Amino acid sequence: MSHKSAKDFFRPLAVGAPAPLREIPARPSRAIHFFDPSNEKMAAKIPDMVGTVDVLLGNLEDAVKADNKVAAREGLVRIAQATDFGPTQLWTRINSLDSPWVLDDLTTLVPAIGEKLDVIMVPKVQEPADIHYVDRILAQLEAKAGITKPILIHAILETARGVANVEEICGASPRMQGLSLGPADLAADRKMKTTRVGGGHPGYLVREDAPRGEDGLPDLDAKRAIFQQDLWHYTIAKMVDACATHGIYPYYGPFGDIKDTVACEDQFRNAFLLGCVGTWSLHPVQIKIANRVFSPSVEDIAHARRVVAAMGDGTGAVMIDGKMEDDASLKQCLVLVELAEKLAEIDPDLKATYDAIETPEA
Ligand SMILES: CCC(=O)SCCNC(=O)CCNC(=O)[C@H](O)C(C)(C)COP(=O)(O)OP(=O)(O)OC[C@H]1O[C@@H](n2cnc3c(N)ncnc32)[C@H](O)[C@@H]1OP(=O)(O)O
Ligand SMILES: O=CC(=O)O
Ligand SMILES: [Mg+2]
Repeated sequence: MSHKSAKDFFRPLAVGAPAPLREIPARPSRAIHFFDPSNEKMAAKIPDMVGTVDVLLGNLEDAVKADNKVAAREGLVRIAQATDFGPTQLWTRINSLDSPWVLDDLTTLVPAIGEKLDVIMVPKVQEPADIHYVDRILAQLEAKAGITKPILIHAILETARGVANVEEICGASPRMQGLSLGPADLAADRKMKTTRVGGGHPGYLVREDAPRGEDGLPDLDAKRAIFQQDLWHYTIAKMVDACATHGIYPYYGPFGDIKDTVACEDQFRNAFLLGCVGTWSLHPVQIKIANRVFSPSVEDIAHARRVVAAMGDGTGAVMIDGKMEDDASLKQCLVLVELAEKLAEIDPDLKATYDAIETPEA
């Protein structure tokens, strides 16, 4: 198998295409808000959502009816051309690479709105070759249209083969911005016996041990606590490691039980704690949840700043509130402090909240 040399990796794949980025910018993307550009009611709301959400994503794939694929593509072009997105990123999710629509998605969107599109989300990515295909065609289209900044690629991890190849997918192109978990398609592809869009399942549980009777046998009538488990723990952890290895960003995906805002928040928080930087929002109600969960809490920032102040040059060990802190816990605190600083740059309410936290002298 032949490999590109390291220096070729950062050369454009078409003459005249913009030079690939060497670092993927850490732009806030707590919520990637999905809308169907062929749905007039939804589309009408998009201009007013600018500035209230980190990413607006015009979805062309699943959830858009086959008869509306062209209307969705054209609707996205119209919205993008008419809207000033300010600090909000514009992404799209194109149709899958084996669909009859994807080629027209790419050849329409890049010339028409390529300068405004930050990221293209590619569904059902199976292997690095899928990324290579999109990488090359984007370079050709960017060169032809005179696009000045490279459009980035985000892959959805939603097939068993994609999960098996996740590290190679992350490293397949300097355009790779990140990965999202696609729990609905992944469950189907793996033949999991669920019927949901993300979240847990009451049947996937651990049960407390049964008390034993004098005969030493388990008392099957005793009331025992059960703990529902996270179906997605393994895949999210694997995705986070692959993304961190390649300097790109991991995201949770869809949570379909729109009305269960509590369980949605739990699922998002699990992903945040494991290392994800954001999630999808399918309905306006999920934007607030995502913004809250994927922004470090006041308590975390207050604690993190105390550790930073107490650790001086960053080496050695100190005690704070009965706990040992050292170089490694300082690094964790810095992850939170740096994230808070990035978010404060684009979110004035959050900036005011973080500014109000009493910070000890360093
Ligand atoms: C499963 C794997 C995947 O691929 S997930 C990603 C693909 N799915 C999607 O993108 C779904 C996007 N969301 C939706 O289609 C809708 O939110 C669904 C879930 C169908 C609910 O819609 P609906 O029953 O109209 O909700 P609602 O009555 O509470 O809506 C209130 C008003 O808000 C609007 N709204 C709804 N969703 C969005 C949205 N995503 N972006 C912008 N606006 C949205 C509705 O149109 C409705 O507007 P109005 O008050 O009637 O003017
Ligand atoms: O596209 C997302 C999924 O869960 O499938
Ligand atoms: Mg899917």
